Amino acid sequence: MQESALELKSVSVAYGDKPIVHQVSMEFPKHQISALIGASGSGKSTLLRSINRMNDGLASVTGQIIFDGIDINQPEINVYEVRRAIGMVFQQPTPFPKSIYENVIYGLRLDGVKDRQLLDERVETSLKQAALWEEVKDQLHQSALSLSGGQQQRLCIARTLAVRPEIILMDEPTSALDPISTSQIENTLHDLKDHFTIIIVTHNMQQASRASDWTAFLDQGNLIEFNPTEQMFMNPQQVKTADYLSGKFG
Ligand SMILES: Nc1ncnc2c1ncn2[C@@H]1O[C@H](COP(=O)(O)OP(=O)(O)OP(=O)(O)O)[C@@H](O)[C@H]1O
Repeated sequence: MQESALELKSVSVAYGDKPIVHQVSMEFPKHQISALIGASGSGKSTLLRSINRMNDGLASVTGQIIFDGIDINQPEINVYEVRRAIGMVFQQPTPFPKSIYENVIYGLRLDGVKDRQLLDERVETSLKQAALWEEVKDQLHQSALSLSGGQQQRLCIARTLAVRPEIILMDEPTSALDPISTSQIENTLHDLKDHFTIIIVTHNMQQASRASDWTAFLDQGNLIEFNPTEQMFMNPQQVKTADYLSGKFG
């Protein structure tokens, strides 16, 4: 078994008295891309958002979320530090109404980093990693809002990368984008996994099969199967997975 970056132990999530995710246990392999798939409402986003404590105040999350040997689901854990180590990219691009440069270094500014050379270096590296550098290197001080949707999403990826997280959570990051922007982001993901562990929620089965190494199938909040993507798509181990992949439900 490969080294894992994050382990879920019996994680359950409920909104009020409505249970949504049921006792999910799994280990996300380090420096791999894991996709979460399942029908609409199966709890993919809910589970993803629980990983970096985005459900605090919204839902009750029980069970353990082990990262770096620590259960980060404990109330005394510093949530800011969790989100720094486990970053998130949302479905809709969410650039701030600031320059491209300031968007990328937003997290570093919050950390009080002032060293201009370090900031410049981080902007260039992060934009290169997000495959946006060539398109924006001559307009770093223009508003991020002047970029196209696909460019804005890559900027948001660069902003997440700039604080050097260990894990990146992505909640349907290409669902609002055209096919060209989608494939640019998928190519980016492939290069990023040398440095980061990626967990991506996607509705798009082609995307899961193209872009991920591992796939988890959730059905009504239950983890049905988590296996290498190729195996999952070629030879699913569970009837429910096979039915879902063949379009019998969902
Ligand atoms: N903030 C919330 N408060 C109450 N219920 C919620 C909240 N967010 C989600 N839910 C409910 O939790 C269930 C799972 O939603 P979730 O968004 O996690 O599913 P999903 O698998 O990501 O779906 P989709 O693919 O449509 O995004 C749904 O029934 C949804 O209505």
